[in-house]
Amino acid sequence: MIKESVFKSFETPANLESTLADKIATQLQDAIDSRGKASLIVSGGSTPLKLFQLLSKKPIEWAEVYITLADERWVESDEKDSNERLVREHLLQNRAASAKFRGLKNMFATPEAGAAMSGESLANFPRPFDVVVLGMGTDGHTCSWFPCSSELNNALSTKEVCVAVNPTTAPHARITLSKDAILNSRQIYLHLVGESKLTVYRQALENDDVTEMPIRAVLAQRKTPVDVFYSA
Ligand SMILES: O=C1O[C@H](COP(=O)(O)O)[C@@H](O)[C@H](O)[C@H]1O
Repeated sequence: MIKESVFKSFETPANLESTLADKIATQLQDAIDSRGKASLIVSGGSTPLKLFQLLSKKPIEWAEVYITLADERWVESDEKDSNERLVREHLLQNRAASAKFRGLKNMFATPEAGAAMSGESLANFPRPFDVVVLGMGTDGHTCSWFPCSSELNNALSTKEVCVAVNPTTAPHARITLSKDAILNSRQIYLHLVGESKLTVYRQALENDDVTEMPIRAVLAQRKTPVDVFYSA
């Protein structure tokens, strides 16, 4: 049994998003006040859209905020499935338009060929990362750490920043930040919306087999604080 992280349940997704956007904005500005710049790692998928929109309007010094993705599909950045497109359209707007964004997809044909360059592109990001916002799939994946992929063990054990992944149960080759990179952060938020995600989260707490549910690599560790923000 994994010891439960801080778990916050909200009446509605809107309540969750409003509270989480406030917390992230405060933490980013505190980081800027203390260290001159801040880093924010966000996830793609469908869950964070409204959070991005709220965050983009927060009155903080966005020009000092370095933003990247926890994972990316190896598709062009204007394609429908691109996480970068999502961030550009929903987060890098309003006041947040001046943030320094680095996407993970580059000109290489495959994530295997491009992984080193993706990692190098994050070299000037403040570390530990100030805030990391993760999502979770109903198969227990987070980032692009898929239980089905032969690269999972590498993603969870390498000291490299970025790893190529070829999931068999989800579309597109991917690039993902490694566990080592993700856990080198001051605060992780796990953003869950919907009862099916709550069921998966409860299953994840049952044991620490990361090959079955890679989200456990985040939930079972005590190096980095993890707050779970949930709404049905
Ligand atoms: O493929 C992905 O899925 C997860 C979860 O996405 P959601 O649509 O269920 O919110 C996401 O966290 C990850 O960044 C994305 O690439």
